[in-house]
Amino acid sequence: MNAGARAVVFDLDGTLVDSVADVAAALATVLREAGIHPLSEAEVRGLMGHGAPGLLRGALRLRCCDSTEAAWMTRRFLDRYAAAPAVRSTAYPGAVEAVAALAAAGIPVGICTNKTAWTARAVLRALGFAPHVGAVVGGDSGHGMKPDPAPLLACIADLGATPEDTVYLGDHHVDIATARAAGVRVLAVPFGYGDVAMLEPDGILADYTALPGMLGLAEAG
Ligand SMILES: O=C(O)COP(=O)(O)O
Ligand SMILES: [Mg+2]
Repeated sequence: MNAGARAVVFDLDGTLVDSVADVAAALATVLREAGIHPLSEAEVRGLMGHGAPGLLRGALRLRCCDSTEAAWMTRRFLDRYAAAPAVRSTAYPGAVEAVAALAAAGIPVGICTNKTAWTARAVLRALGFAPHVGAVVGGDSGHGMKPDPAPLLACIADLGATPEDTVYLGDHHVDIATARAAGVRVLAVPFGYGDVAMLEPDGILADYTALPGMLGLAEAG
């Protein structure tokens, strides 16, 4: 896909960062406090992508608990996760280098995530992305959550770009739906938490060394 992108927006969890270990740890604390058996990391992986409310609703459903407790447990999860957002989280191979190369080439880089913006920024700082990122829109930034296209469109606007000249990268069907609704070209990564075989992106990015070529930047030199 030779997109000739003028701006690139990334999803965070499952796309730039493997964060399931820290998410699962914060969730386990909250579930134990409520006397509920924690989830395995594999179970948590299946619940990633929908933000903290979706995570807690899914966890309670898996444990056959009613979701009336989900609201306070979600707030408790957000507090616990914000306290330790990047203990075992790691950047995917080549991700930091790819983001830094885009920024060095003058391509504005944004983050559009269903994580809260504060915690997303903490993860970006901890893993070395922050100096290269021009805009961060989280699920609590006032534009709603993906798959609503509004947070992605807001991130693109914050970068001074347009949907037509932007490429979005994600790992989940939520990301594909968001990009389609926003009229933005989308690449899927196969190493995150979604099932890429079920998605219909404009392209699949096997690893981050292929990103300049897929964005039509390699020729730019
Ligand atoms: O908060 C989540 O569930 C995952 O967030 P994401 O949008 O960065 O994948
Ligand atoms: Mg994701």
